[in-house]
Amino acid sequence: MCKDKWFLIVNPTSGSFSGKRKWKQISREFEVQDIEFDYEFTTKPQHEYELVIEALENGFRKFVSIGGDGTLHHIVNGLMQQKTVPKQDLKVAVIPLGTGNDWVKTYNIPKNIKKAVAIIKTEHTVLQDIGTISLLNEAKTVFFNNVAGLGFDGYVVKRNERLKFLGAASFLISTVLSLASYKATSFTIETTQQKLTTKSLLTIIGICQFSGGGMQLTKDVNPADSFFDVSVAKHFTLFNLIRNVFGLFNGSITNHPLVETFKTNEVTITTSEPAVFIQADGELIGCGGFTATILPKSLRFVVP
Ligand SMILES: Nc1ncnc2c1ncn2[C@@H]1O[C@H](COP(=O)(O)OP(=O)(O)OP(=O)(O)O)[C@@H](O)[C@H]1O
Repeated sequence: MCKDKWFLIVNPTSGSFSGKRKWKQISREFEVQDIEFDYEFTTKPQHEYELVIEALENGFRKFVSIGGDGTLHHIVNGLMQQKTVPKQDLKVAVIPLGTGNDWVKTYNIPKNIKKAVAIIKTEHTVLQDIGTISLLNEAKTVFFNNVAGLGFDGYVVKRNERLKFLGAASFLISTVLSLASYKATSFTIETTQQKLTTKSLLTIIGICQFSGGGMQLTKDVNPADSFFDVSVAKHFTLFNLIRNVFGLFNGSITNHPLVETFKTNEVTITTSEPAVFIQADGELIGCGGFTATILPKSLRFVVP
């Protein structure tokens, strides 16, 4: 019965091709730990989505994302967009092989393959909130499971596409390089509670705790509290940011006077310029404004 078997989606290109290099070791570990599985390699960007839909049609309900945050993002989108299988029947596990691997940091899922597979064997799960983003200037809705952002954040993701071969440090390098050329624009950020118009370097909408290769840009994170953790970084200069670089990684940046934080279950952001990049889970999803809505406790993830 496919229902009890895990379906492994392997992105061979993730983590500078560690997906390809480590596949033998991973499949052997599943066999050693006596876990039944089937698998498929992705052959193109966003192929994860199609593989999920196909596997669901074939009866699979338990998925393992073998790759980075982008691989998981597209698997989550496949599972959330489809309407035939109830979400409560689904389970998602991760073997982190990406560059940033930010989602797994919230749950302490290890990179060690033996340990990561042992966690899958336990099938211990938590229900996590999922976010949706509906773009304002095109008919597109995207789901996300970790952190989304608008402005400088999206610009860094765009720039980082060419620097990922540098590994985890690439995000920090892209951040510093991007600061020299990025111009902050004006955002209007509207919730049911407030409306704020400000020049913003970036605005982050988080469900989990880490983004940008280990940065902690949101406050009081709880992935299942039915709220986004929003951080609006106002007009930071290059000097400001360099002075606070440790705060990006230990989370203290959220206490900086130029950062406004709040929780909300829905937010609409419009931008003064149309060409402001939006990223979700480290994937570029479009430009301009959007409405983000939280879907409380929507997907079950396997965690330690
Ligand atoms: N066979 C493939 N060829 C090219 N791109 C692929 C392939 N399979 C998947 N992708 C795309 O690669 C992108 C990056 O994948 P992923 O984010 O998992 O790896 P990463 O960038 O190394 O890790 P992280 O996001 O954690 O830094 C995703 O958009 C995914 O859809």
